[in-house]
Amino acid sequence: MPRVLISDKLSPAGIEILEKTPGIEVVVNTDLSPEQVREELKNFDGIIIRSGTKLTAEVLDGQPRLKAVARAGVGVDNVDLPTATRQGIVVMNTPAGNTISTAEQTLALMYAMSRNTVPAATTMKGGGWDRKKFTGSQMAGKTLGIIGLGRIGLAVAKRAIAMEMNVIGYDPFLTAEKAAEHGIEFCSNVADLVPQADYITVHTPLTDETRGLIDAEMLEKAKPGVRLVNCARGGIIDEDALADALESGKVAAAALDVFTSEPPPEDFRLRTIDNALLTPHLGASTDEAQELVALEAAELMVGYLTRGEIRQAVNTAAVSGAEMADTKVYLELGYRLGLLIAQLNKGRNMKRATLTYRGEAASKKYKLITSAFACGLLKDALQDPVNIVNADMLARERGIELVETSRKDPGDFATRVGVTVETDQGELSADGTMLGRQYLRLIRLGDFTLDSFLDGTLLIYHHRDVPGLIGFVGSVLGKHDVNIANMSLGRKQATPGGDSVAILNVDSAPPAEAVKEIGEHAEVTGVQVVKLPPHGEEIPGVTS
Ligand SMILES: NC(=O)c1ccc[n+]([C@@H]2O[C@H](COP(=O)([O-])OP(=O)(O)OC[C@H]3O[C@@H](n4cnc5c(N)ncnc54)[C@H](O)[C@@H]3O)[C@@H](O)[C@H]2O)c1
Ligand SMILES: O=C(O)CC[C@@H](O)C(=O)O
Repeated sequence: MPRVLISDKLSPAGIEILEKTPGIEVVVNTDLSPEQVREELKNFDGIIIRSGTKLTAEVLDGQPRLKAVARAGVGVDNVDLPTATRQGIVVMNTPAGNTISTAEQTLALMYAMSRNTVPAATTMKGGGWDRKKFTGSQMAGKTLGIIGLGRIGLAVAKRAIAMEMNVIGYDPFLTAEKAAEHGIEFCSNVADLVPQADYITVHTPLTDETRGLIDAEMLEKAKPGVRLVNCARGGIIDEDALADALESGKVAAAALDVFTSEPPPEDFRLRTIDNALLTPHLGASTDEAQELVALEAAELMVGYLTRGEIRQAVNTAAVSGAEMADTKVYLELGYRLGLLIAQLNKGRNMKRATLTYRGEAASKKYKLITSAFACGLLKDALQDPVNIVNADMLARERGIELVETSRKDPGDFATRVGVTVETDQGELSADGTMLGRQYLRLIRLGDFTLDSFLDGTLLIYHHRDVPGLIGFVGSVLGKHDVNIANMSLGRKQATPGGDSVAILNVDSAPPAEAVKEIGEHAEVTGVQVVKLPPHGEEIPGVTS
């Protein structure tokens, strides 16, 4: 029975969904050290986390049972994605559930900074009454600069516009036209935005590009008295540079909800600076947001473990349950073509695999079919388990480029998946199709068109197309008690005598002597046995 561990505080609504799903066992333990999480995970198929649990490379490495991580929230920077992907673990997140709460936290912090709410309230609690000291600044009419115009950035913009602020923004992945549709004046880069803004808020992920995006040099360019907010990820605003600028008075106030190290050390410099308003990563901490992300994370986990559905995945293509049912036969086709090519390749150095999707195949989620192909290609080559989640990455790491092309017009077959693998010693290629929704057929091998089953054991021999050879092969196999289930011949030319290939689907693997005897026939130029799984066998990483 699939087991799911919940290792961070999750709203009860999410836990209930898992508990009510028949066939899933759920364990809640929010008190585990990283070492304990690592140990525990050996006995779990899925884990649901928030930002507290750190699924580092050490924790995720060597977890043969773990199949899925669901992050109740947006950021997956607490999950080592390359390791999860290498291990074939699907990582899913729930990006939308906490957008509004985080936007509201951003605005709450902007208001609090502008009106000195926290020091004024603290003074009152201490018995004081100081109206002059806490004179604030009105936000209407001021310019807000938003860096990162994704879900939260745009939600902040919408609210700031309603508050009568002028909103300017920068995001390299948004056009000026789109920004204008949201009432945002687009800036062409951060350096262009910073000097114009009275308030600056960052809403990007933390990446190599965004780390230190607002640093000492950028703060130099800012208006004196600027106010800054970071409710995204610690480190996007350089903490030391910010502390200097707060102390010098260049920055009037700053509000941080997130920190480079969480929690920051006790002697963290910004803790001691009056006009730094710090909150302990509370952007998503509202009942509403927590319920939404918990429900969504639980549903993602149930969908994956019970229906093989992949939604909101950050390290593989997304597929709904219905799509998965519809695509599964294609995944099998891709997987089997991969297994076939891997066995035909015989150790040549592969450089690039080009997958061609034609007809109905072109309308499918073919990125996943490509992954299934890569899974078949590498499955027996690597020590580590290969599945459709990690296969692309493993192929790329080995220098095998995966290229996809698609053509909607069907050609001779209603649907067709073709592959050409370039190696250091020439090309290998094959095409497959299906009869009905389940019978997979090989319809091309190299230059030869034919029609062969794509399951079980295949005896493939290249030969000159002369009379008597089929009888010879049949008698050799008969002598060794090997039954022929199907036979297909392919030849390049219309007339006999030239290069041909024969594929025999046999009911048992021919012994080595039989293969040798066939290979030694004067008209046979090459013979090989290829083993494919029986019809309907599961593909690694695809839950039924
Ligand atoms: N404080 C919290 O509790 C809390 C809650 C939710 C999300 N977050 C964080 O907020 C951030 C934004 O979340 P979101 O849901 O809006 O994500 P999103 O993916 O919808 O938006 C991120 C935006 O940043 C843009 N971007 C990427 N690189 C950029 C760059 N170099 N310069 C400018 N823009 C860039 C992207 O194009 C995208 O539009 C994330 O870091 C997320 O982890 C924090
Ligand atoms: O789990 C949390 O409360 C933090 C969530 C937030 O940082 C996110 O990235 O979604």
